Amino acid sequence: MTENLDLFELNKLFILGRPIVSIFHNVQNMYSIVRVKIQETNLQYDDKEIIVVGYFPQLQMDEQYRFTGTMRQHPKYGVQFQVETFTKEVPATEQGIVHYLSSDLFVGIGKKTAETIVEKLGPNTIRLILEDPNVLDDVPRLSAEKKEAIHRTIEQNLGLERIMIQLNEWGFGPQLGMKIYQTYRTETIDLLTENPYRLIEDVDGVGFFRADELGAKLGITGNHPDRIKAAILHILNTAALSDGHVFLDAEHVLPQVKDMLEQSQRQEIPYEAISKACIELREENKIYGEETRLYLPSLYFSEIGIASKIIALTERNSQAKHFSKDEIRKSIGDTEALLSVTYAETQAFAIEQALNSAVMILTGGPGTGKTTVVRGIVEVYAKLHGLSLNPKEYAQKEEPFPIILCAPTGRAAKRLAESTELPAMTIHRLLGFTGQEKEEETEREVTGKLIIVDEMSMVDTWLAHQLLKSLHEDVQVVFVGDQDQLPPVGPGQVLKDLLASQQIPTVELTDVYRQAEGSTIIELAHQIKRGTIPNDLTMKTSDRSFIKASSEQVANVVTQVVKSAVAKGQEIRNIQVLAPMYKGPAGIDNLNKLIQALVNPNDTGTRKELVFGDVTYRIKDKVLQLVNQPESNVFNGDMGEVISIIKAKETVEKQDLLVVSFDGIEVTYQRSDLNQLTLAYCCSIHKSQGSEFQTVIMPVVRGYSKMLRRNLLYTGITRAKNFLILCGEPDVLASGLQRTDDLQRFTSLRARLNPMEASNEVILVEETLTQQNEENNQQEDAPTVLQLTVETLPYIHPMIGMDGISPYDFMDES
Ligand SMILES: Nc1ncnc2c1ncn2[C@@H]1O[C@H](COP(=O)(O)OP(=O)(O)OP(=O)(O)O)[C@@H](O)[C@H]1O
Repeated sequence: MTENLDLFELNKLFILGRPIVSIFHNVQNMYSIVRVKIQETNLQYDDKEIIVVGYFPQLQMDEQYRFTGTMRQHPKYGVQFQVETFTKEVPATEQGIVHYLSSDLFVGIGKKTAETIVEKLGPNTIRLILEDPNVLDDVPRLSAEKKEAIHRTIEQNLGLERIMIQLNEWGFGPQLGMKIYQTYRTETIDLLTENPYRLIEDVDGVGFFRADELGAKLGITGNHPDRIKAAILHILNTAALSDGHVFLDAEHVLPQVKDMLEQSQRQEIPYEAISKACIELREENKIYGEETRLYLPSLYFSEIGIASKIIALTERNSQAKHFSKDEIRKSIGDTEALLSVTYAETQAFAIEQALNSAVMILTGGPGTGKTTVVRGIVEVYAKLHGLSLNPKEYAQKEEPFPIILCAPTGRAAKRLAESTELPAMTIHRLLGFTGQEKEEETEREVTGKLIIVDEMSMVDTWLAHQLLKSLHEDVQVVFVGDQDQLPPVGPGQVLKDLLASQQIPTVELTDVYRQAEGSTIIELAHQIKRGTIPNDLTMKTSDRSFIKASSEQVANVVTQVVKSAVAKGQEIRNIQVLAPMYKGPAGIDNLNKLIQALVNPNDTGTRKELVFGDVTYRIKDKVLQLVNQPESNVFNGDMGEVISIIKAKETVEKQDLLVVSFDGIEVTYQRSDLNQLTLAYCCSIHKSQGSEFQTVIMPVVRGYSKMLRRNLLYTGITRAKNFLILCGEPDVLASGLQRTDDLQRFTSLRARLNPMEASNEVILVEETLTQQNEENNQQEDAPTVLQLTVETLPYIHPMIGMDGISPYDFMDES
């Protein structure tokens, strides 16, 4: 059998054989298992057949293939041949080619035609046709359709293998190779030869260094403009996606680009070359420059789009005074009676402001009554405009509900709907996104008269732009949010910038009402927001406690707390463990495993399970959706429960299936969809934004230190409705609280909304640059970065006050 294999020989092992049974084939990632009849091999293997596994397309049974790879002993399935490369054997003799071309694969080609082709093109017929289909023009009496069909069939049969071999030579393994092939199909080689750096954007798992390695193989080295441009775009993309920056200053970009390029190919890159590439990218409209700031186009135009819409809305603010104070106050009185609440003066003022503004912001920490005010705004608005708030009436008339309540996540939208007893939806759904858009783009017009956007702190620059762009001319907009929470996952900090601009009427609620109901969680949250720690932090109160534990102990402590909460009758769906990072003993992944083993174990080993990667799912598991899936009405951050597992052998399609119920909405996942899901006993604080849980258990230990920030702790703590249990080290919490500004995001929305401030900024930037230029000039290898950024980068003035011009006019121009 496989004994005595020399490890160094393994890579050279091959099998020449014919597939006889396809045991498994995943159409998504091409993972395949086939039984192959061996014709020739250098394996020390005596059987006539072997199981071959790897990433390759559906093979044709009984055709001849050559596989190279390694032998392995699978613990369950025994000996397997793990494929690294595969090729379909091209018939080598003229007789073999005639046989191949006249086989069933080539519809309409008989033996005679096949012979004529081989007569003309000789023993290299197949290679010649693959390289240039026009060689078939020399073959007499062959119609254009037949020529096309022959080429297509050969390409389909042998082209993929050729591409895989080429990708393999370029250093991509079979799995990544297959992913690349699925992205570009038959154009793979052409497109990558033209620009290998497109892989960074198009294929997950390929970063700049990998693409640059390929670039080097294709002769794109040193100062090659394509290389430098790819690096610039990569730096800007990473800054946007990982750090939330809308722009980067050229003086930050250029040294980063230089470092990255020099690290990748160990060759010095002068600043001039990078500056030149910046200018070319600008001319190609792939980046935009403003002063010394460099933007990706989508972020540049989004920011300008947001600014121009907000400016247009604020300009309408003065004309939006429809109702007198008396009218509004009277209606507020009626609403108070209806809702059994007495609005505080600031709350009533917020309602008044919303009624009489085209745009306003309602802000405040947890429990200050934002939702109670939203309810008031809706009631008073409906009353004064003579509108019904009964959704059924609109449904009957097939008219849209005139007041739109929306939020960036499914859970936040659900919470909004529950607390206002009115229809609410995610912004994605409102805009009609299907979840399939590569760049979220919509042309939908939102027709509501009043739109209230909750959890605005979570809305990124792209989404804010799409939303604002879709709004009707005479709509009234109320943004609701708490700027002390985490910024959005995507780039920007729209709420923070809108508040800082001071251009939008804002009402800030500061009095805490939930505290009046005896909540010390809210009190703690407000102290944390101010960066102070209460003296009684580690004392047990009616609704919170702090259990001291070290990094090593905390996982155990957390699981014990969960266990005792469940033992006291709390449902696991209402208990949420929140942690800031995934890896490590106190990380989300490990905590999920430990809690699952405790609350939903498979002690007897007889329960049905579905294993995907590192995660084992069982019925009753609490799970988290990781991406938006609007067609099923399930969104990133939604939590559900596994209600059924169906194994492949039980289904007609021979596919494993997992069914999850999200509050009654049932979604079925095939194995290939399972990367959209994870266990949810513990989730990240980021993912918990916009949600509330009866009990929150939050470990805070030294192992998390580099992640802890004031806004993260604040967001986590404010997710707890009834009970908050902190576990860990009080001094770690204290030092996390002091970290507030090192995650600053570079955005220019505030400046766009404040023309005066913007011009001040220009002067400041120029002064700084002059100063730095002088300093640099004193050094020998002074970078010429700053000359480029100030003097030569094309300058586009912000569009402030440019009536009637939209950012799209710029785009069209280009
Ligand atoms: N004027 C008021 N008088 C009495 N109770 C109030 C008043 N305003 C709000 N409350 C109560 O305070 C609690 C918190 O209010 P609400 O949920 O509206 O705040 P919020 O700012 O939306 O909080 P969160 O952001 O945490 O959801 C609720 O129980 C609400 O009924």
